Amino acid sequence: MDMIFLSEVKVQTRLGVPEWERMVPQTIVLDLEIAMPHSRSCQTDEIDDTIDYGMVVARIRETLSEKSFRLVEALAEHICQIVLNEFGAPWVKIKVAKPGILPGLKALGVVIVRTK
Ligand SMILES: Nc1nc2c(c(=O)[nH]1)N=C([C@H](O)[C@@H](O)CO)CN2
Repeated sequence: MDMIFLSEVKVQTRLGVPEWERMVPQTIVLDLEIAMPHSRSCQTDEIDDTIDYGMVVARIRETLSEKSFRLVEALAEHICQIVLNEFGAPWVKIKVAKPGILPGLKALGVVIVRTK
């Protein structure tokens, strides 16, 4: 299966269990692997035959600028459902990392995988 990957996508969003944490946007870091429904674009060389990764990044930035989540799990699920339902991907894996939250750790977060 052919995949698009997006590596270390930095996004501003409001996220956190305590209410004070959700009052101000913070930077989170996303890694995605997105399976493509077919490999037609490899033959046709046409953007319309694939998932436009620029459009995916723009959509993620748009939704995360509008929404607020308590848990990284819920944020990860929201992005997965957009990729599956709006971009027609059959499979998606996302890692959501919150950097600098706990002392002694670079980042923490979740990895989830969803299929259509
Ligand atoms: N499994 C999770 N545990 C925790 C989360 C989370 O999103 N998923 N979030 C927090 C807090 O928001 C913390 O990151 C900062 O106060 C704690 N545990």
